[in-house]
Amino acid sequence: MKTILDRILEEKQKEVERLKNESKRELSISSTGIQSRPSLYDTFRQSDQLSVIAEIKRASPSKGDINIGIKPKEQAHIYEQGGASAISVLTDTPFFKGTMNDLTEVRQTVELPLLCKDFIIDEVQIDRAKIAGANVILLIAAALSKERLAMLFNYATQLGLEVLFEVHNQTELEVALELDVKIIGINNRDLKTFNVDLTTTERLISQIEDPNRVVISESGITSCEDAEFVSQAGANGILVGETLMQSSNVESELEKLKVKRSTV
Ligand SMILES: O=C(O)c1ccccc1NCC(=O)[C@H](O)[C@H](O)COP(=O)(O)O
Repeated sequence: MKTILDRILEEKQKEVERLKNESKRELSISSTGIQSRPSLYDTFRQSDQLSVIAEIKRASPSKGDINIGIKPKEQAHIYEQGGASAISVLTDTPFFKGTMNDLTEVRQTVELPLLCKDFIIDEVQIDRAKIAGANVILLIAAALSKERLAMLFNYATQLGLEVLFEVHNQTELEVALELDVKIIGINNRDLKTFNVDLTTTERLISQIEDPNRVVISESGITSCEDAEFVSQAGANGILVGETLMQSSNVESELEKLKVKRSTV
């Protein structure tokens, strides 16, 4: 049976074909110029608090509509005011109801490190993320072969982008370590069952020995206790979507999540 990731990747393949046709006509990456943005890696490494990547997430396969009417600029401004260390924008449309334009708007509003959260399978998506103003892209280990991940990782790095390399299990973590990525995201959500289990972070992080890597615990973080748990496990940061998108007081929610970092 097809998993949700299989279905998302099928749609991405079609999207990539469309983008490649558009690219021939209109996109010019060289026209974006070189801009220096704060580095997510440096920001997270230097902080003695658990850093928060606050996500703009209108909807999801697991939850359906979350906050459809969100205005990305306003939400990004609130995230920045509340002390988020970076912002993630879900740009996938068919499954998450986001757009690349959301990312462009957020970049016009904040100077924080900005993650293009999408299911990247081709260079053309990386070009578009950069043009829209992202300085970090996501690569999902479960989505591609090791060879293809290495190619996209090198391509993004050469464009001056940082890569959040997402893993769900031991095998994927080994790929991350082989590619020597600097920023590892451990996703607590099982993409087959949608179950969230924060011990995924605890289990995998114990195998990351190099203290120079930045580790981000992703998904299912809803409370100060959850933040404490992954901080104790050794995470530098957390990626939080739904909890912030549904909060009536985002700033106080963020404050609760920015717990002191544990030095494991
Ligand atoms: O959120 C989903 O349902 C989902 C399903 C399939 C693939 C990816 C999915 N989410 C992307 C993410 O990684 C999360 O948006 C992110 O980690 C924040 O999670 P949360 O705080 O639980 O909203």
